[in-house]
Amino acid sequence: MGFLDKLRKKFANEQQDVESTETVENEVEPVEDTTTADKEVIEQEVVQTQSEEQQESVVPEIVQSDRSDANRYLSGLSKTKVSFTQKLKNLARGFKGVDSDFLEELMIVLLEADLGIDTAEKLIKQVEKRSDKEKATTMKEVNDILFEEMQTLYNSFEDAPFIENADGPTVILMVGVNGSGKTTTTAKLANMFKEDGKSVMVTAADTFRAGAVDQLKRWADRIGVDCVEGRAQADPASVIVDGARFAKEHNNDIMIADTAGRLQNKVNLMNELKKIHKVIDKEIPGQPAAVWLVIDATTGQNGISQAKEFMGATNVTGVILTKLDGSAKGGIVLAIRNMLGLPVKYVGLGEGVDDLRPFDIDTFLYGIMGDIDA
Ligand SMILES: Nc1nc2c(ncn2[C@@H]2O[C@H](COP(=O)(O)OP(=O)(O)OP(=O)(O)O)[C@@H](O)[C@H]2O)c(=O)[nH]1
Repeated sequence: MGFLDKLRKKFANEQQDVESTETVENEVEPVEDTTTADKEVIEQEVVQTQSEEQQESVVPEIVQSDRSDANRYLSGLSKTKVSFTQKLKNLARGFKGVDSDFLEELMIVLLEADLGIDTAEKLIKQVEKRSDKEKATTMKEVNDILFEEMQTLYNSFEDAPFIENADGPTVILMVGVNGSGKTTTTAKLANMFKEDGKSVMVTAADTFRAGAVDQLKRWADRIGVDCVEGRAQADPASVIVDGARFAKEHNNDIMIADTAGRLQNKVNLMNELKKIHKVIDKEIPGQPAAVWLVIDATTGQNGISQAKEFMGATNVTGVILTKLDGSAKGGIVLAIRNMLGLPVKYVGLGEGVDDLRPFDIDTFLYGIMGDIDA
């Protein structure tokens, strides 16, 4: 059985379990239904027509998603799936074998999905090598090799585990440029940990953007977690000290700190983040446990450059990729992994508070695979 068939089998079983527990109204066709995908694309476009100002001030109502995990994940990837599989199907129509013309066209498809040159070249080389060795003569076999190589590439890195602090609050530091979705993701994470039974608080240290502190405070109120707020233009490190002290006094399990996301010059960024690390470690030894970099999937390769800046300034331990629902370029997941070596910890699949999912490479590949062999 080929790689894609194995993936299908794995998820078909999970899908059946999920579907049997769903109500009819909540049904979302997972992969094949392009009508659902189109509808979601239209919905996304409506969201995207809001002005930036409107978007900034909006804290969406908390509506707990009644969709199953797997379905929400899969529908969030529908833009990438539709675009990627369509291009592979077009390629299949003129397929005569794995020759240089074919590999060139496949390279273009990968670049258009935002894998970036380096990552795309790596995959192409593997496809060429394996197709020759395994005597692949059909597009189905080539697709199989391609997707399996994507999985291998993602799994070829070792990740440091996220270890919670046994002696006090575990601190998670959120970094990333303005507008990447840092504040919303901070709220989503707080909600997720709270649902897992943890005592969570958030620290609003993004004192640079007027409104960011207020935005997080309103999220926190709705979720029902405490929020330590920084005053406008206050030193983020001093706000974080207040947050850490609050978390200790209130025996919180988790503190998530939203930081200012300006990409100033590298030295300033480095100094600011160094100072933040130092004050956290002083208040809660050994913390932060994680520094998660929030990247907007729609910014494509630009996101990789931003990530490099942050990685040069601090010890980033993972990436949260937001707005994957609004992007047809989900290949950025593999570019992040290949170029930065960082794990994608979570993906943002919408603006709602529970539109955050732990990233899993198999679910991701299944989600973008669609009806690729049809
Ligand atoms: N569709 C979609 N929208 C998202 C997602 N994550 C965040 N957003 C939206 O992106 C916009 C910016 O999000 P914020 O959380 O304010 O971004 P930020 O990085 O904190 O921005 P600053 O506060 O300026 O630093 C908001 O309209 C969010 O609702 C996601 O996963 N999917």
